[in-house]
Amino acid sequence: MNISVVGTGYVGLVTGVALSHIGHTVTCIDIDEMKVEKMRQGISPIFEPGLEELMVENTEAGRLFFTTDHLKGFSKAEVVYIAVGTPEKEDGSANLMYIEQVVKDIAAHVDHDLIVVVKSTVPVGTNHYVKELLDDQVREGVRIDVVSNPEFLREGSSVYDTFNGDRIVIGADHSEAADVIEEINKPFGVPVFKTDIKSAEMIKYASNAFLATKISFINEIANICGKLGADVESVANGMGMDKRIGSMFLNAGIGYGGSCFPKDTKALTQIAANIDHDFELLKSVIKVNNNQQAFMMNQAKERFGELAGKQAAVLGLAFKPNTDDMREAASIVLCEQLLNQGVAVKAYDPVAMDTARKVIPEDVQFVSSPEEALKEADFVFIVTEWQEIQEIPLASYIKWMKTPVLFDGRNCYALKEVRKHSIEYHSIGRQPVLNYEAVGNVK
Ligand SMILES: NC(=O)C1=CN([C@@H]2O[C@H](COP(=O)(O)OP(=O)(O)OC[C@H]3O[C@@H](n4cnc5c(N)ncnc54)[C@H](O)[C@@H]3O)[C@@H](O)[C@H]2O)C=CC1
Ligand SMILES: O=C(O)[C@H]1O[C@H](OP(=O)(O)OP(=O)(O)OC[C@H]2O[C@@H](n3ccc(=O)[nH]c3=O)[C@H](O)[C@@H]2O)[C@H](O)[C@@H](O)[C@@H]1O
Repeated sequence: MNISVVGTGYVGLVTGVALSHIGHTVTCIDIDEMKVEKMRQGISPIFEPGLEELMVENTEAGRLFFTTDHLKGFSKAEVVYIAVGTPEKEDGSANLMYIEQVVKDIAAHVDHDLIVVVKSTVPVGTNHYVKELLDDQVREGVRIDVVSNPEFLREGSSVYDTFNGDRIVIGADHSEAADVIEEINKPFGVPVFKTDIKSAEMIKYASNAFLATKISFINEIANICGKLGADVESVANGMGMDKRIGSMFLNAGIGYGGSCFPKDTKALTQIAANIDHDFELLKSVIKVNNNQQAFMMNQAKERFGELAGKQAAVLGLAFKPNTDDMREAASIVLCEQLLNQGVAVKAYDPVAMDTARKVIPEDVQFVSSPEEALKEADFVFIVTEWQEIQEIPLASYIKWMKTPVLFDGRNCYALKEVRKHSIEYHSIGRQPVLNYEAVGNVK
């Protein structure tokens, strides 16, 4: 089929590339000229494992095109996917201005019937609003169906997730339109769940909110474990063996970040508030997450008392491993807090340095290896569990740091291993390893 995808961010580009890979002819449209130019040159504008190779393969095969020209992009399209951002407004609700602009673009340039698929995460009712806007604005005689097809991929594994998803949700008012979208997706071999439009829209928010709830729940359990002498990893393993609970998303840490959980949980409380429903549970999930981001900072203050004049290393800046995305990354808040306390900060990330520079205060010194970050540091915050960071030998902290005091916000090291080393180690929901004497002997 001839498909256009509007917006080439994490969702749009991966969707466009994947749809071309299963045989469709896909034109990706973006207003960002630099992005489009890069993609034409075979360079992915985002870091996603496996994406660039697949993009190049399908461009060379003549199935994948990039343009900034909506008219050209829509000219042959039978289906148009909308994958532009829906960022949060100041009150937490979803900002639909990019969606509204795409609707205008479609109405202005399309002179044939088509199906519009909304992939962006949008509040319940938005697909019907999009349909109304289109019906008002399109040329006479043109029929446009709107289908909700929310996206569930994770950054860092988006290509894998697209080909190995748990389900494809299709929400439609007319079964014919739903059938077309099902047919398009058939080669993925992923189970399809068809429903009405509003339920499809809600499935997306409810899924993200539920996953965020799981994370805040285990973080609360972790904080209690830490005080009672229990070990949250054992607790999570024991809980996860119950199939009704499941073992995934029970990793305690310094909370969830990223472009979606923070914004979608706030948007859902706002969606509920609009119909006078106080979503107390979700509000608590958000509050717990905000508190959790400050966890390592509180640990450090408790440990050192005064932090002014100290030197800190921050390892990992992206909101999670395998991405260069810095949206709502815990590292931003942590670096600000450290600087405010008068701490000198050296930071390292294997991939996200360029994106980090745009959002992390400039007083932070960016360095090009873990060793440089750790050299002469009084303490380290481990913020993102990149493989490279997890593989730093514990002995290296002793070798490089002034005092090997570790605050591990992602529980990267097994306590059994840590205990073999002369370091001081604080993690989340597990007992600290306090080799004070040994620490005193270092250097
Ligand atoms: N990032 C993720 O992992 C996931 C995101 N989502 C949802 O998907 C949507 C998109 O998210 P991301 O891909 O992260 O966004 P993004 O911000 O990375 O990309 C959006 C792209 O749309 C382009 N754009 C904006 N207006 C345009 C227009 N009128 N015409 C053409 N292009 C236009 C922008 O230049 C940008 O490249 C959001 O609603 C998000 O909540 C859903 C699942 C996963
Ligand atoms: O709507 C979206 O944008 C996407 O949001 C999440 O995907 P993503 O944000 O890319 O990454 P996750 O792997 O879910 O991690 C989100 C945050 O939660 C944290 N997390 C995750 C899992 C866990 O057990 N503990 C934990 O603290 C991560 O460190 C990260 O900061 C969802 O997992 C996707 O299904 C969804 O499509």
